[in-house]
Parts: sequence; structure tokens; C-alpha cells
Amino acid sequence: MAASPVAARATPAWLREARRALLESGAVIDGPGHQGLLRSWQRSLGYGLPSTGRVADAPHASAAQLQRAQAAQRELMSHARPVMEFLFEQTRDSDSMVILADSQGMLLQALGDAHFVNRAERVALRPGAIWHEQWRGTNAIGTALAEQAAVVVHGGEHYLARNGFLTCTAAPIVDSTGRLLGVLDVSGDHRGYHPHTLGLVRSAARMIEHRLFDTRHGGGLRLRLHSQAEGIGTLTEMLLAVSPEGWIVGANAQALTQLGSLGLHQADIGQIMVDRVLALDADTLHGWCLRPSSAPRSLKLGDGRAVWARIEPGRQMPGRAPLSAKPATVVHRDALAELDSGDPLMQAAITRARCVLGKPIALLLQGETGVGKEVFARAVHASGPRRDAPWVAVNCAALPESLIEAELFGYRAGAFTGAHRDGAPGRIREAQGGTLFLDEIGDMPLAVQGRLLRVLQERQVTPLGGGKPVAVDFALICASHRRLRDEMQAGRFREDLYYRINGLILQLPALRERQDLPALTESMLARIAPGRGIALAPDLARAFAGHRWPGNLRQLHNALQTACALMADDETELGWGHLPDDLAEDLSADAPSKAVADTDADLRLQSDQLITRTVQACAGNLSEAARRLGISRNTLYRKLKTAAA
Ligand SMILES: Nc1ncnc2c1ncn2[C@@H]1O[C@H](COP(=O)(O)OP(=O)(O)OP(=O)(O)O)[C@@H](O)[C@H]1O
Repeated sequence: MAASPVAARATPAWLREARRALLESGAVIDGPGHQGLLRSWQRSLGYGLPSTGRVADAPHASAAQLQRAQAAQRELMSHARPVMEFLFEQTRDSDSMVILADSQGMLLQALGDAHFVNRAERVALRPGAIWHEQWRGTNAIGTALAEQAAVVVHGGEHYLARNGFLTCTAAPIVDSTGRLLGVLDVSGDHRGYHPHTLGLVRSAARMIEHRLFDTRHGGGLRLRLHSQAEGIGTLTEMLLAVSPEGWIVGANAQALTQLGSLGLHQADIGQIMVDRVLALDADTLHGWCLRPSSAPRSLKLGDGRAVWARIEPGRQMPGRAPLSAKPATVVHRDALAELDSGDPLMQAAITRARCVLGKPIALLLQGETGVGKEVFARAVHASGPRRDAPWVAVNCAALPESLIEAELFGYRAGAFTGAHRDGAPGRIREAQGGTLFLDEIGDMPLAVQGRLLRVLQERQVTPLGGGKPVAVDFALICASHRRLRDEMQAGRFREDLYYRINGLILQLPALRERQDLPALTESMLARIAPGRGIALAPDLARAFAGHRWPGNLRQLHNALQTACALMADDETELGWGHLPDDLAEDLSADAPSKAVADTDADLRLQSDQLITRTVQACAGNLSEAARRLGISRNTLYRKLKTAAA
């Protein structure tokens, strides 16, 4: 699927077999060229979607929500429109439609053959519908967003059987800082599948990106680069936007791909000078801007590669010498910044983590279960210089003691009974160049702790069963919900290892200690139900604020996910009736004992009133009322009895 050769479409027999194995036992059948599809199916399975039958919860934006989403993407829509019309001309009379979706998978606009549009409406392929994988499983729009790559999803590759009549091809659209803006898609009847559509859609998405680039950076200096002079001005050119001080403030996908080896990555846009990637001093650049020429000039990249360049000076000249000050605009919010929703303890942890990014200092994350230690560790990896290298996570508590050594250090062929014939490199070597995350390190057996210590000291690993030691280089992040200092004092954790892994200890706060619950809840809801504008009912928000949340962010996230699934498509206020039973009970039980800000809000009374109203609205049909309230019939009987008492 993603980026795979189009010729490698899955055969119906393989699709049937792979789907059966995944749905029945969660097994993944190897399918060369189909890894992207399998990843997407696994995600769809993880979202709990039934692959057949009706999908009740797929959201659809109201007219007002659609208008808001369209207004937010006005620039994208206006540049996409002519390109979509061009694409529609190419695919006219082929029973298909051209669609633009935003970065949450909400369909913003569509052009199509009337006949096909009618059929497509039946699977909600119309503006306002949300085709995020979370709601519709594997589909070109949702999967292109998830994989951030152009994809074809054809017939039975769709996760939901009801979409099997479609063939869909989608390509992501990103802005000049690499931010995902949306997706361009061509969907049609599966019998009309044509392998050229992928190239067509990719080129069309690139056309939109170039139009957006020129609009956004038209006032400043732009460099158009290509290995051939004739390639300048085509869709395969590299585009760079440069600030007056010499900072690269925009780059297209082509530039990021080709100049990545010189240090230009998406996260560096706004923070890297142009002379890092081009062998070009500020004086020469300044001179060229004073004497602009439409003829391409020959130029060398930082690594000596020759390219042709056209320089478009714009209205602001670049300065003669680059300033050493901060970039004019810091345009990127990295993964660590995404975790900041205003809590001072989290902000302190993020700031301290930033200080050690890229340095050979091991991080130890501590905190109760579910506070987000793994999420934090991933963000550290994604925000640091090793972000393009492997991320390898090992849960030390989940591995049986007998296997943990082999898993970590690898083994030679025939090292022990049951070992794989060819041996295995081990997770530590898999992390080469990247980050190794050892979760629940407090649960690591003492013998294994000794071996790990040697690896960390010597920076080389010897596989079980002998063989030559292999040098390894990785950043280390460990996590534990236990206090490792206590474990060490109790003799369960080696002192020397403790001091080796805690270059910096960060204690992540429990949810009840955080001051950002409303903002955190809001951002979780926006991610769980994109585009639906769901908010907590005020009385529920107060109850949330007074709760202890023993399961921390994991518990909050799971509760919100279930609640959103229980909401009707047109509901936007998440209330008591949408909560999972056990949480509603815990929250009601909290209320009397807590001095919650608005003590006049008798939560139990409100819950009882909601139940009474719902039962009345269902004309006494308790099964229907229980369904609407999202609780079991038994719980409803019990609640009615207590309310009457
Ligand atoms: N910043 C966040 N925003 C949204 N959800 C989050 C965040 N951090 C954690 N979560 C949610 O909480 C879940 C648990 O997070 P994570 O696995 O990182 O916790 P943990 O502290 O490592 O837990 P454990 O100690 O049990 O391994 C995640 O799967 C996610 O659903």
C-alpha cells in the first residue's frame, strides 16, 4: 500500500487469508509489499471497529462544524479547487470523485460523477463526514493521514467490508514547515481501478503544495533547486524559503528528502541557516538578489553535489551577513511541546528533558502507572537528534525471566533450546543509532541487571552463546512506577546500575496533582473525536476535577474514548449518561465527601434526574433507556431503586 509499487496489489486470496488470521487470532501474515496495509488493519482492529456490519459511531460534522472546518482551511481549499477540477477532468466519466479532506480526515469538498456520488453518499463519502481511521478503519484518506504517505486502498483492502466496492487513492498535503494540512483523494468504483491514479494524485497534491508555498513565501527570498537546469519550475524541484537573516523558514517535501543528509529536517525549519545546506556565502547570495536572473545558476550543495538554482529575491533582501540571533519565526511545535497543556510540573519536566536532548545522559522517568511515562519517552526521542533513527521499547515486566536476556542481548544460532535457527541480534542492537526505552526496569531480574550494566559501561553487546562483541550506540531512557531508590535500598536493584541509568530523574505528576485537567481533557477529546467539538458538561467537569484518578491519564483517556463512542452523532456535550458505569459510580461517590467548588451541585441528584428524564423519554422502556444512558439494565434497575428509596 503506502509507497509500494502499484503492481504489488494484494491478491484476493492473500487478502482473505490475511484478514481471517488477523481478525480471528490477531496474527499478522507476512506479505511483502503489504506492510503498510497490515499496519493499518492492526490500527483499525485496535480501534475496536467491527470489520463487518454497521459502524454506529462514525461521526458526521453538523453544518456549522463543517463551515468552521472549511473556514479554518480557506487557503488550502482555494488553492486545491483548481487542481481538483483539473483532476476531475482527467477522471471524468470513470465513476469516481475527487475529495479534499482536512488533517483530521473531515471531508471539506468533493467533485464527482453524479452517478457515483449517489452511491458514495451511502457510505458517507460527502463533506462533513470524517474518514479518520479511528472511525472507518483502513481507507485511503485516513490511512494516508496515519502513514503520512500516498496510498492506494483498493476493494477488499478496506477494513470495513461495506467500503469494499471502492478503490481510493490519496496523497497527503503538507505546508512549507512539513505540517500536515490535509489529504487529496480520488475515490471510485473498484472496477475502475487504474494504476496511474497514484502518480496523478501525488502530482496534484504536490501542485497544491507548491501553490501554497509560493503564496506563503512570495514576499521573501525563494530558491528553486534541481539537479538539471530544465527541472527547475517542475514538480520535482526543491523549494527553500530563506528569511532576511539567512534562516531556512520553509522547505518542500522534495527539499526535505534530498537535503536531509545535510541536516535539513522538518523539525529544523526555522532553526537552520541556509549556508548549512548550500555552499553559498551571504555576500554571493546578496549579490545574486541584487541582479536577479531568470536563467538558472550553477551551485554546490554543502556536500559538494552540483545543482542548478533559480533565485527569486522577493520584496525583502537577505542581509549581507547572517545574524546570529534567534530565527525570525519559530514555526515548529515538537513532540515535547505537544505534551504541554499548562501544568507547571509537566512544564518543568519538559524543560529539564530538553536540556539533555542529544547529550549522552540517561533519563529515568518515574511516576505512577498511567501518568504517560512511555508517551513522554517517545516525545523525548521524537524531539531529539536521533528522531529519524530507531525507537525500541522493551517492557521488562512483560518478558519471562528466561527470555529477557535473549530478547535484549540477542543470541547466536543454536544458543539454547527453542532458539531461532539463525539467531537474533537482540533489541539493544536494533536500537543502534536511536533510543532504547526500558519500561518497568525495576522488574528486571538481578542477573540481567548485571549484564545490562556491562553493556552500558562498555558500549558493546555480546550475544548469548558467544561470538564477538558488537559496538552499540543508543540513547537510554528507563521508566518505572516503583521508586528505584527504595528498590535499591531493599536489595532488589543494583546500586551501580541505578547510578548509571539516572543521569537525570524526572518525576511525572499524577493526574490529581496536575493543574491542567480541563485543557488536557479538551485536547484528548479533540484527538479522540476530531472535528466533533465535544466538551464536558459543566457539572461533570467539576466532578472530574474532584476525582482522584487512580489510573491517571490512561484511565481518563479510556473513559473519554468510551464516552465518545456512546454519544449520538449530533451530541456535543459529554454528560453523566455517557460515562462508563464504574466511573459514573466512582464520581458520584466522590461528590458528597469532597469540597468541590460548587457544592450546591448535588451530583447524585443530577444523575438521578437524568435517569428519570431518560426513562420518561423512552416511555418506560428500560432497555432503551439503559442503551441511551450507556449503562447496563441491571445498573439501571439498581439506580432506579436507590433513587426511589
Ligand atoms: N500526554 C498525553 N495525552 C494524551 N493521552 C495520554 C498522554 N499521556 C498518556 N496518555 C494516555 O495514557 C496511556 C498510558 O500512557 P503510558 O503508557 O505512557 O503511561 P505509563 O506511565 O508508561 O504507564 P505504565 O506505568 O502503566 O507503563 C496512553 O496510552 C494514552 O492513552
